[in-house]
Amino acid sequence: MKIAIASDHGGFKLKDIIKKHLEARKIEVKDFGTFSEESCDYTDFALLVAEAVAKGEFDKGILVCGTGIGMSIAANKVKGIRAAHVTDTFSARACVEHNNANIITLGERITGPGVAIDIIEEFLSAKFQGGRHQRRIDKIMEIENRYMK
Ligand SMILES: O=C(CO)[C@H](O)[C@H](O)[C@H](O)COP(=O)(O)O
Repeated sequence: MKIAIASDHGGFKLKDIIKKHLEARKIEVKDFGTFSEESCDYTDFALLVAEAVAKGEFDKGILVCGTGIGMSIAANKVKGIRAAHVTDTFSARACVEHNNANIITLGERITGPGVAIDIIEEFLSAKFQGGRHQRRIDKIMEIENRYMK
């Protein structure tokens, strides 16, 4: 499994914790930045990861900012991205099983490192259930095709 990860300054420390956890689990991870706590714009890093995931270069993406909200709003502007802003393990599993989320977004100022790692584990191990959920994803794609290039 190949994972793309990024953060802004507000998610820098949590991104590093998640990245180290993935590396310890021998999961391939590419860090798209940011690489310091200097103030930057979450949009730039959401775009890098969202484009890479949308192109199929990575299986899933992880984005961290202060709240996780800006990252999810920005990533969801890229066609083919289903980014879920998650603060609990139930949602982390459901966003894949039901929504086939390909990016998860977390807030360093919201979610502590222990819960964040549990969320990541749920997100990576969950499998899309298809069936009635595929019908709904197809309808999301119809909306994309109507409003996105
Ligand atoms: O949460 C975020 C965006 O949704 C960002 O990471 C920042 O925390 C937020 O925008 C606040 O920005 P600041 O420049 O750190 O005050």
